[in-house]
Amino acid sequence: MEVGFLGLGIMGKAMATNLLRHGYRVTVWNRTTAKCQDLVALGATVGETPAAIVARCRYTIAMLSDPSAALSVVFDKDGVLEQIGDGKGYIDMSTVDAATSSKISEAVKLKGGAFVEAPVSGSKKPAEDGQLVILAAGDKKLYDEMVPAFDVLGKKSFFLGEIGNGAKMKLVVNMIMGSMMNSLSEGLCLADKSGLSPQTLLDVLDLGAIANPMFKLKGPAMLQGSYSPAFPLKHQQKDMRLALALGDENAVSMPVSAAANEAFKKARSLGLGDLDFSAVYEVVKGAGGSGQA
Ligand SMILES: NC(=O)C1=CN([C@@H]2O[C@H](COP(=O)(O)OP(=O)(O)OC[C@H]3O[C@@H](n4cnc5c(N)ncnc54)[C@H](OP(=O)(O)O)[C@@H]3O)[C@@H](O)[C@H]2O)C=CC1
Ligand SMILES: O=CCCC(=O)O
Repeated sequence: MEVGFLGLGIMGKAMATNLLRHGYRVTVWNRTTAKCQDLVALGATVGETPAAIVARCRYTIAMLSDPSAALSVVFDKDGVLEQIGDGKGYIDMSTVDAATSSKISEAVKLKGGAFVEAPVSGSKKPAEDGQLVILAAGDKKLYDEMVPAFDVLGKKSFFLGEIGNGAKMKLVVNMIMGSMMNSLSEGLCLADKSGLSPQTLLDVLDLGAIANPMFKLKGPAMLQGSYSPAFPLKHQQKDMRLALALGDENAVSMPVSAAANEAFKKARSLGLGDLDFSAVYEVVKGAGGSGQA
């Protein structure tokens, strides 16, 4: 099977690599062309533009940073829309809001193409290991055709019905994750400032009812001040912002998430946006007084 792949950031590179390793023929495009080279070394072909990729491939997957990137790659000159049509499928796996996804879906359908949104849960390592959780919605026929590829990329895929449901599910999940990361950061600070060992706190957490892979993976690195980006903080803040907008639309009060969003915004303002989202710990530590009484 031949697929096109747009966007070779942290996630896109790992996902396209996985498809290549499982025998897919993959044609890649990335805004910064140099990032295609590692994929070429693994057997990928490079397309000049998103339109050229869609012209060549029956199925094109996108994994882009945010709503503005997702829209640009579809609607701008040399974009997806120029070549999408009958018999072609476009699958956007980026984390965006439902309105962005609907806009893309309507435009693709107007040209005769099929569209599935399929954001993912799971970060760099699960993407490398084909262990993502895929939250798909939209054209069911295209979804069914993509299941073999989703089975390579993920450990489980959900079909959630109409366009927007995948985007919304992803935002709810990441809203919870962002709040948990802030809570963990506060807990580590509180343990430290009150004379406890933060490492012992992590050990205690890992044995109890709120043990989870995120605390286990990120906690020790946070204590070392190590924030090599798996999930960039700027994207987590984007997801909090979009989840809060979803809360606004549905009149759901979310004070915990709103506070977490403020911490991520503060981290961005301090230049931490390209670090892992766990770097919000630095903001929480700062707010805690950095060693002052
Ligand atoms: N990292 C993670 O753990 C996870 C991320 N996600 C989501 O997946 C998506 C990708 O994340 P990730 O790979 O980490 O992000 P990266 O920041 O590593 O990569 C972003 C990609 O988007 C491209 N891009 C950005 N702006 C534009 C634009 N205007 N036009 C064209 N291309 C553009 C970048 O191109 P260029 O190289 O030129 O900058 C790059 O290929 C995001 O929506 C994120 O929220 C979902 C699950 C987990
Ligand atoms: O959107 C990013 C999610 C990261 C994760 O699920 O670990």
